[in-house]
Order: sequence, then structure tokens, then C-alpha cells
Amino acid sequence: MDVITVSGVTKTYRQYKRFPGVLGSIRSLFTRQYIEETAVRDISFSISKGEAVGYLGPNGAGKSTMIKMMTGILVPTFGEIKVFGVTPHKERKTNARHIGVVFGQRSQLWWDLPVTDSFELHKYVYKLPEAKYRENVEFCKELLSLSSFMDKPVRQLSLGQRMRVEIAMSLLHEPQILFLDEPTIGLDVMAKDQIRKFLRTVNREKEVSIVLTTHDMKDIEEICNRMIVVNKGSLVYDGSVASLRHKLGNERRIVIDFREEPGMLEMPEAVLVQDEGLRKTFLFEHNSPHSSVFDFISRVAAQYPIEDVSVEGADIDSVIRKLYSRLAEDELAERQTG
Ligand SMILES: Nc1ncnc2c1ncn2[C@@H]1O[C@H](COP(=O)(O)OP(=O)(O)OP(=O)(O)O)[C@@H](O)[C@H]1O
Repeated sequence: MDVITVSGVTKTYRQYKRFPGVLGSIRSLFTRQYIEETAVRDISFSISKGEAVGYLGPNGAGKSTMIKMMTGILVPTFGEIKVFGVTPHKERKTNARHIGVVFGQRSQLWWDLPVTDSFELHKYVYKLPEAKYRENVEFCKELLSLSSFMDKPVRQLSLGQRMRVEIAMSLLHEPQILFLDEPTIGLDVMAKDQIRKFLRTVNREKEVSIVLTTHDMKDIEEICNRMIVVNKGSLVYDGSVASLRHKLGNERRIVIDFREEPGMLEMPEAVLVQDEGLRKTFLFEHNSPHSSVFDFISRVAAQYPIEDVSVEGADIDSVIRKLYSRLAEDELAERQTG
């Protein structure tokens, strides 16, 4: 069952042109010239119940704009969005019952109130039955370790504590979709880890669909089974993390422990990237036309005594870096020919 469908959505921002200087400001008031910027360009996809989707792209690619349209904050210029069959910006109240929203950079909490009071207010606004509310608070309190600061005003919380509270609050009304815009930004490794584990539990055990934007590939790797990549407003990839890795991540790191120093190695198909005495690391293009990883290792082993070998695939960070640099190359080529 699809919980979100996005069909041919475009979002154009219109900004009035400003002229420099004091006279320019006055002129800006009378000459209403504007500049249009297309932040999202003809994007379509659908998301099923229980899916966890990473929405990725370089800065300014249009990720936040798309999240804001799906949550009903912004209105698409063209195209249609349905969340549980409802057009988000037209029925914001109905939409709010189905979704939970966390914007890493902006808080939904009451700054001067203790955490408990913000939760109570949420209960009141969403008219949550007491028993259900208690159960959900307990679930979040335990898995996100909130107990020690439930009575503190939000403004006294550390960033990591506040983010945990934000996520807990977004789930109190049992939404079926959770939107998160950069949920781990600025957090330390431990806090990131706890949030990722929690989101994974919510997704797998409660079947809450998740859509998250991030620049941290570990978020994707640990939470999402699918990713959508956008660039300059357009969709450039929609599929599993594994299949993107299969498409682009054809590099292998081969670490060889030699028994004795092999001296100069003549291995044209692999590049020596790290030399730590007897341990040497090579980078090997998996689909090299000249040989396979196996051929390469056999040839080295035939010439030099080897203690140990390990072969590692490309990590997701390097896969995404490769995708972004291909996009930049394509754009450059297009500009040169066009
Ligand atoms: N309110 C606005 N008015 C005008 N232009 C905007 C507005 N919000 C965003 N933009 C422009 O739209 C484009 C997409 O912005 P958006 O914030 O959606 O990107 P993003 O992918 O979330 O970026 P980042 O990773 O940097 O957060 C950018 O070029 C941005 O300058």
C-alpha cells in the first residue's frame, strides 16, 4: 500500500529582485521585477507502508523543499502530492494526524517549558487518550533515555538531548509516516547512534514509514532500505542502497600482508594507495577488463610469499561521492557541448 504518491511535482520560488543601495531599495519597491528559481523539477515517486527512504542530494538540491511540500508547509507549483490520499497543503489538520515531523534545525518544543509540559500540550492538541499517551511516552523515554531531563526546560538541554525529545514528541500521536530533515546534524557519535537505533526500531517494529534527508551516509546505511537522490531539483536515482553500490561501487580495497618486503611491484591493474611496510593496500577496479580480483591476488601470491589478504568493497560514502562527481562531470560536458 502506498502511503505517499508524488506525481510530476515542480516547485518554483519567486523572489523579487533587489537593487543595491538606498536608491536601489526604493527602486525595488516600485519595479516589481522577479527572479524565478526551480527548486524541485518534475519529480515522481511513491512510498509504501513501512519503507524507510533516504532523500539525498548535494546542498541546494531541493530536499527540504520536497519535505516541506509533503508535510503541507509549501504548495507545489505543478503536480500533485497525496499523503494517505490527502493533499497535504489543502488538509493540513488531517495530514498532521498521519505524520510526524522533525526538522533538525528548527524546534517544535516550548523553549521555556519542561519537556513533560511540551508532551502534555501535544497530548491536548492531538486529543490523545491518556493510556495511549502514557504508553508512547514510556516507550520513547526508555529507548531514547529521556528520564533524567524530563523536568528540565527545553532551553537547558544539550543538542543531543533536545533532538531525542523532538523525535519522541513527533511520535506521541502514533503517526504512520515520520519525516526527518537532518535529524543527526551536529550530534556526537553516541547520540547519532542512539537516534539511528531508535528510528530503526520504530520503522521495523511499528512499521512507521520514514523519509529522511541527511548528509551523513551512515544514517542511510543504518536506517534506510531505499534511497532517492536528487540533484539541482531533478531525481537522479531511486533504488536500493545495494544496487547503487553495485552500479558505482566497483572499487575494491585489497590489503595484502607480505611475509617479506616485495620491493617494487609491477601491477598495472591496481594502484598502491597505502604502504605500511609489509602491509600494502591496493585499489582495484572490480570490472577492470584485464583481470579479476582473484587473478590479481593469484599473480601476486605466485611471485611473493603472502601472509594474509583481505578484500573490502566500497563504502557508501565513496559511492555517493562518485555519483555526485559523475553528475558534476555530466553537467560540465553538457555546458561545453551546449
Ligand atoms: N524560501 C525560499 N525562497 C527562495 N528560494 C529558496 C527558498 N527556499 C529554498 N530556496 C532555494 O531553492 C533551492 C533548494 O533549496 P532546499 O533548501 O530545498 O535545498 P536542500 O537540498 O534542502 O539543501 P541543503 O542540503 O543545503 O539543506 C536552493 O537553491 C535554495 O536557494
